[in-house]
Amino acid sequence: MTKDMNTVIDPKDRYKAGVMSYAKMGYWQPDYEPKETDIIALFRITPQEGVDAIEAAAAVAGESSTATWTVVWTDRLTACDMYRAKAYRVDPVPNAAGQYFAYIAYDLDLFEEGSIANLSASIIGNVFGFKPLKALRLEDMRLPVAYVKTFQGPPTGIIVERERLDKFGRPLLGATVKPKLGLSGKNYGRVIYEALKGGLDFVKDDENINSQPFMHWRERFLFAMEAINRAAAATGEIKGHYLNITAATMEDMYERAEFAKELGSTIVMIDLVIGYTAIQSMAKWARKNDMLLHLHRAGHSTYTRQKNHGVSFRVISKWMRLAGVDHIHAGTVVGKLEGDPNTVKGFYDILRKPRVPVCLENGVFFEQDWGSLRSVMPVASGGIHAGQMHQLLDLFGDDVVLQFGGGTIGHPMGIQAGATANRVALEAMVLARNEGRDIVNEGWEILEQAAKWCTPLRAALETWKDVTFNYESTDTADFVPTPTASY
Ligand SMILES: O=C(COP(=O)(O)O)[C@H](O)[C@H](O)COP(=O)(O)O
Ligand SMILES: [Mg+2]
Repeated sequence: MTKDMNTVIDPKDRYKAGVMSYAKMGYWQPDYEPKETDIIALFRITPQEGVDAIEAAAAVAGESSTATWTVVWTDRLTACDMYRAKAYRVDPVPNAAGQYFAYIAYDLDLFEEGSIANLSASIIGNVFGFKPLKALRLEDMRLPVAYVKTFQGPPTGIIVERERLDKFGRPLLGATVKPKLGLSGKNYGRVIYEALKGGLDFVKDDENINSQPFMHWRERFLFAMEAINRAAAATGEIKGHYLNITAATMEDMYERAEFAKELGSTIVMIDLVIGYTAIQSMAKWARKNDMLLHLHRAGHSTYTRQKNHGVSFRVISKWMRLAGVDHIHAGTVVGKLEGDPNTVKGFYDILRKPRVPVCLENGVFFEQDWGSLRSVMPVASGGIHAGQMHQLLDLFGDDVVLQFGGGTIGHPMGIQAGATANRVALEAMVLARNEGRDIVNEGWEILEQAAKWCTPLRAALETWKDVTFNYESTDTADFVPTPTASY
C-alpha cells in the first residue's frame, strides 16, 4: 500500500509535487476581469525553488481570502466562486530574477466597511509566512470608491488646516524637540518657545516621548502650551506643538487628547505603533473635536524597507488616508533616512491628490480615486536643514511640513536663530520660485543672497554646507515596462 502523501511530503513541497494546487482550486483565473468594485492587490512574490509562479500567486490569493491548505466541504455552503480571491495576472519583474508581480482581485463583500484591521487581516494576515514563498511584498492596492466611501478619512485635511492656521502659499515649518529624551518640562517648553518665536509654525514631540520619569505628560503639555501662547502673542501668528498622546491604553490616549484640547492645542500626535484600530479611534475623536491629527510613522521601516519582503509605504499611505490622519511622515529624499526620490514622490501623490493617476516611474501601479476623501499633509522630516531648502521645495511643493529637528536646535547661534534661518531660507526660496527663477540650479546662490541680510542663515549655511546632490531614482527602475516585459 502507498503511504499517504500528506504525511511524507513537506508542506512547502506539496505545490511542487502537485498534491496541492490553489490554481486548480480556482484561485488562478487568467481570464478574470476585475470589477469596478473589486479591491486589487499587487504583490511581489518570490516563489521557493521549483514552485511555479502561477501556483504561488494562486496560493497567495487563496490564503488571503477563503482557502485553507486543503479543500473543505463547507466551501459548498458559501458563494465560493464569488468569495475566492482571483489571481489574474503574473508578470516577471524585469531585472529581478525569480520575482514576479502578481495581481489579485478581491470581491468587496470579503471586507467589513471602514475597518483597516479587517482589510489588513486578510491581505497581510497569514500569507507572509507561507512556505511556498521565499519572500512576499505588498507593493500597491487599488481601493474602489465604494470601499473608500466607507471610511471617514482625514479629520481636517490640508485645505481646512491652512484655513485654521491662516497660512497659505508656502510649506509649513516644524521641528522635533531634541534631545529625544531627558529634558524637564520647563526646559522642554523653552525649546518650543524659542523655535516658534524664531519663525517656525509647529514644533513636535518625538516618537518616543510619552510620560517618562524626567517629564510626565501633564508637565509636557502645560509647559508646551505656555510656550505656544507666548510665541503666538509675540509673533501674531497661530502656532502649534504636536502633543504626542501615544500611550499604553486607549483610555490613557483619550485622557491625554482631552487635556490637550482643554488647554487650547490645535493638534495632537500619535505613533503608527499604536495600531490601526487605535489610529481610527483617534481619527474619529479628532474629527469630533476639531483637532488636527499628526501621525509619526514610528516602526514602519521594519516592514517597508526591504524591496522583496514586507509592505510598501505606498500601501501604508493609502491605509492611513482611509483611517484618517491629517499629517503623516512620508520621507525627505535628501535627509538622513532612506527614500528613493521617485518612490517618495509617489507617496506624496497618494496622500495629496484627489485622484491619483498611474505612474509606474513613481511606483504607483493603479489609478486611485479618493472619492472626495480629504487629503493628508505629508511631513518631510529627518536630517534636513536650511541649506537644502531649494531641493525640498522642488521635490515637494507647498503642501508639506518641512521639519528640522537638529537643523533648528543644533544651530550654532541657538534655537531661535536656527528657526529664523529656516524661515528666511524658505521665504527667499518661495519668492524666487514665484518670480520664475530656476530654484534647482540657482538654489544655493539664492540662499547665499538671502544670507547676506540674515546672519542666522549665513551661520546655518556655513555649518551644514552645500550638500545639493543629483537625486536619482533606482528603486522603481524595475517597475517601468521594458521591451521584454510589458505590463
Ligand atoms: O526625529 C525625527 C527627525 O529629527 P531630525 O530633524 O533631527 O533628524 C523624526 O523622528 C524622523 O523624521 C522620523 O523619520 P520619518 O519622518 O522618515 O518617519
Ligand atoms: Mg524622531
